[in-house]
Amino acid sequence: MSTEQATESRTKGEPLLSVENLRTAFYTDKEVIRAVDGISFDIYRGETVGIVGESGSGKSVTARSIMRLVDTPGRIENGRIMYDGEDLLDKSPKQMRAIRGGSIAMVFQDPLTSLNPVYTVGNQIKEALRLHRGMSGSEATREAIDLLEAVGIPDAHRRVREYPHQFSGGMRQRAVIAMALACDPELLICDEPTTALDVTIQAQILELLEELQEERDLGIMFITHDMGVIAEIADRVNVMYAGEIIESAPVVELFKSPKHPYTQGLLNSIPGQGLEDGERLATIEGDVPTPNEDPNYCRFAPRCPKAFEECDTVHPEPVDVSDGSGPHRAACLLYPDDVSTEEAVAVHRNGEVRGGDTR
Ligand SMILES: Nc1ncnc2c1ncn2[C@@H]1O[C@H](COP(=O)(O)OP(=O)(O)OP(=O)(O)O)[C@@H](O)[C@H]1O
Ligand code: NI
Repeated sequence: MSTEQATESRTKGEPLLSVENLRTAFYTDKEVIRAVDGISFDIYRGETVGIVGESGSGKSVTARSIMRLVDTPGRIENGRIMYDGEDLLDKSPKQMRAIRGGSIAMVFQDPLTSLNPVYTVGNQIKEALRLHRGMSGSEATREAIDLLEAVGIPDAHRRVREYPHQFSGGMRQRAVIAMALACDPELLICDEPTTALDVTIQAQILELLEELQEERDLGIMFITHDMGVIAEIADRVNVMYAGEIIESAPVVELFKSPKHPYTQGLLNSIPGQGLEDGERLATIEGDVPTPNEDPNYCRFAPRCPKAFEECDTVHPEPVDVSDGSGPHRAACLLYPDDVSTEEAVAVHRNGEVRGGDTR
């Protein structure tokens, strides 16, 4: 998508959203699941920040934490979620309701969770317009039609009166995006919005999101398990594993020079280039562990082809691994790699993390 230069000029000034050391845990009868375990990242206006990782890595809990939609037995335990200069964790439930679907909108994998089957698509968009922008009557109807057109739904005059079941999967997701836009959001949180769609429709929706972003200077947080989708849509990427961000970098840098063995494994399992039909992809053996204890070790070590003894006893902290083209950090005992492994391990053990840029 955008050039690195554009990304750089965008990331000047204040971030729109700044997540700082966020921790969310689920207190089950059996264990405490540290689903989000001390993560930090920023989103600037006009940029798309990808969150990528396998199933169970904590992507959705991150999104739900930002929206303050964590259900019991989950609790946000620590951190700050700075939005427009204020901590969302200090907001009252009423204030949060106004923000949700207002200046922060969400799009989920299944459009039917956002659409009510008993109302027409138009009425649902009009309800959002009434609640968040005080519009009603023919003004709202006109705006609803405009929004359906803006998201590329043909014959919007007619379709505004139809019900969700009369829409195809791709058109439904477009309608959900129209509903999200009805509130004129600054930040769009997308949790696997294209996972259920076939590849052609998926590409169209990604393209639509990019167009809308450009027109409206939207900040987008885009969650996916698919590195191919990340390559298409993200400006910067945070790779999550078992509740932690283990690598973050501008997208070009991440693909060109992945540092964490987990990221390298994810990139090796992208379908496409060089593979014959039916040839098996290199996937990482095993599953993401449930993060149910304090990480005084590397949670990826059991699956890591490069793991060594200390990985079981030292927790890797994010360190600067950039080669000069934008902030790039990885949480792995192999880094920094310009010193001996022993010295690198000492950096993590002592928590003396290098690199001034904490982004
Ligand atoms: N309501 C809950 N109660 C207990 N544990 C939960 C709950 N919701 C999520 N978790 C746990 O939190 C961890 C992170 O889950 P999350 O849904 O964020 O993963 P994800 O990265 O979004 O995965 P996927 O790609 O499958 O959507 C998992 O270990 C999950 O089991
Ligand atoms: Ni999820």
